[in-house]
Amino acid sequence: MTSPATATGPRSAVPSGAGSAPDDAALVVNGLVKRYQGRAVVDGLSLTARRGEITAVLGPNGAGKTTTIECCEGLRVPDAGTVHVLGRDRRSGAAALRTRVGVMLQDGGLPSGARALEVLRHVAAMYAAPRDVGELVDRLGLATFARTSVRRLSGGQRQRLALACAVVGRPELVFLDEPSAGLDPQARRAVWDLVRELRSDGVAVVLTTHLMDEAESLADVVHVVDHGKVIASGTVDALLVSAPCAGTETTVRFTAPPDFDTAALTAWLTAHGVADATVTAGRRTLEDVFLDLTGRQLR
Ligand SMILES: Nc1ncnc2c1ncn2[C@@H]1O[C@H](COP(=O)(O)OP(=O)(O)OP(=O)(O)O)[C@@H](O)[C@H]1O
Repeated sequence: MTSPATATGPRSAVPSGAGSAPDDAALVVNGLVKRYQGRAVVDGLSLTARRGEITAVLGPNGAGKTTTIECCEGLRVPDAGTVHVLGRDRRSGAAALRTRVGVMLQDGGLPSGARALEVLRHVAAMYAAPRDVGELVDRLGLATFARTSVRRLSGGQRQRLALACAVVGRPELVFLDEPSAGLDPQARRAVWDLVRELRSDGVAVVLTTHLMDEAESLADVVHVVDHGKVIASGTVDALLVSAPCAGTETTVRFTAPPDFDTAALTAWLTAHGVADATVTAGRRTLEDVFLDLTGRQLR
């Protein structure tokens, strides 16, 4: 088992146990256990998520991420351990937490017969001070399918609607289960912008993802889960430094001016003891090309 990564600084690795929960903790999970047919799929898992931070839960298929998140959302009853949400016990405080926590489920969880905009308006009406529905429609590109029934939405359209429903009530803590899975690059960027804005507004965002670039771009703190346990926690930087390293190759990307002298850089690297230095200029990512070709408009 890998030791949790440790680092210092405001967005450093956090202790995972409830006993050492920080004052601004929005979610504290301690010793969580969930069994199916006698098998512990969550096996003594502990983690913390703070207000004003994006916390990513990563792990291979079947690691226990969704089960953990569903216990935190109150959708599953743990067999052991504790879950505290916004300072309240998840189970006894469920009624008080209903309007303070936003949830985006992996399968959407939306009524299939209703039209997209009706669903969002209906959810917004459940809150005393919801976000502006029109603004959410614009920024998540929902207008083109506003009158389409949920059952006829594409996977990506349903994802965006589910995200809008999760945040329309101005939650203090929001759970996003694979928020950009299956989204095109334009929609993914819109989702990322919204998630970052939630963080700046002081919301605690807890997300699961299989997209490592998503975790690297968004997460302040990462918890890596395997076999129902957290096997490493920390900032992306702390994990990159502390995690076991299989190789020594390092890639550095930067935007250079048109007349940049790559030969001089190669010579400098060689002079500083870097063997086999390769400097490749002008390479863009496939995503850059895709966005240039297809535009940045949501559709
Ligand atoms: N209702 C259930 N009954 C029995 N087993 C279940 C049930 N729900 C989940 N499991 C099992 O629990 C384990 C963990 O599942 P979970 O969905 O939490 O994993 P995950 O980390 O979210 O995986 P993925 O990345 O594939 O979404 C899996 O082996 C799964 O088959």
